[in-house]
Amino acid sequence: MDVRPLVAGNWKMNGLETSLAELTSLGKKLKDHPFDMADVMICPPATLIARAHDMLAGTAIALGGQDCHTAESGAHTGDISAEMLADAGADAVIVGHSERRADHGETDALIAEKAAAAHRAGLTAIICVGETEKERRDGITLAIVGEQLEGSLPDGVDGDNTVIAYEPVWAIGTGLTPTIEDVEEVHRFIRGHLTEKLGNKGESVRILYGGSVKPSNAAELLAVPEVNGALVGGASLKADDFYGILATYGKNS
Ligand SMILES: O=C[C@H](O)COP(=O)(O)O
Repeated sequence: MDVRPLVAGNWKMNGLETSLAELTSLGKKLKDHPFDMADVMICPPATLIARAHDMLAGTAIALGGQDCHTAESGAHTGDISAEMLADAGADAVIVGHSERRADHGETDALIAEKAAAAHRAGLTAIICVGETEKERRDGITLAIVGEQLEGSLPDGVDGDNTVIAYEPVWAIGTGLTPTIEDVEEVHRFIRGHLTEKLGNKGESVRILYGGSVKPSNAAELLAVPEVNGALVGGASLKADDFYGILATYGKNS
C-alpha cells in the first residue's frame, strides 16, 4: 500500500526563542515552493510549541512534542501530559525515543501507556524502536525490534494515530547509517509485525527511518521499500538542511 510519507524533525533539547527563526525560514521555503509530496513536522522542545504553533498558522508544518506523561494531569512535577501538548498546538508526540529509554529507564510497557495517552489526547504517537550497537553485533536486531514493538504498541493502533520510527541507536548523531539492505530488512520486518498484529490497518502505519539522515544520504534512504519517511535529529535544526531532506521527495514548482 502507498502511504503518504512523513518527514519529522526532532530538535531534542535544542532551541531557544531565537531558533524559531529557522521555523520561519522553513515555512517560507515551503510557501515559496509549495510541497505536497510528504507531510512535514517539527518537534521542538515543549517550551516552544505554543509560539511555534502561532507562527506556523497557515503553513503545512505540523508540530509534535518529544515525550508525554501517561496521566492527563496531576501531581507529576516537571512532566507534561499529552493533553497539554495538544492544548499548546501539537498534533503528535514522540514516545520511546532511545534517549528516553536510556536516560530515563523507560520500558516498553511505559511507552505503550504513553502512546495510549497520546491517542487519548487526539495526538499521533510516534513510537521509536531500534537496536544498540552490541545488539546489532550480536545478530539480535530483529528480535530486539520485535520485542519492542510487541511491548510498546497500545491497543487501537492504526495508520491515523500511530507512526513507528526505526532508529538504530548506534546511528543516532554519529554519522553512521546501516546499509540499505539492513534498513530494508528491518522495515520489512516491522511491516510484517504490524500486519500480523493489526491486519489491513497495519499496512497504513507509516514506518520512518531515523539516524544520521542528512541531505546527502536522504535520497538513498528514503527510496528503500517500506521506508515511509524520516525522523531527523541534527539536520532538522537548520531550515536549509531539513528542506534539503524534504526536497528528496520533489517539489511541485
Ligand atoms: O529523533 C531523531 C534521531 O534520534 C536521529 O538523530 P540524528 O538525525 O541527529 O542522528
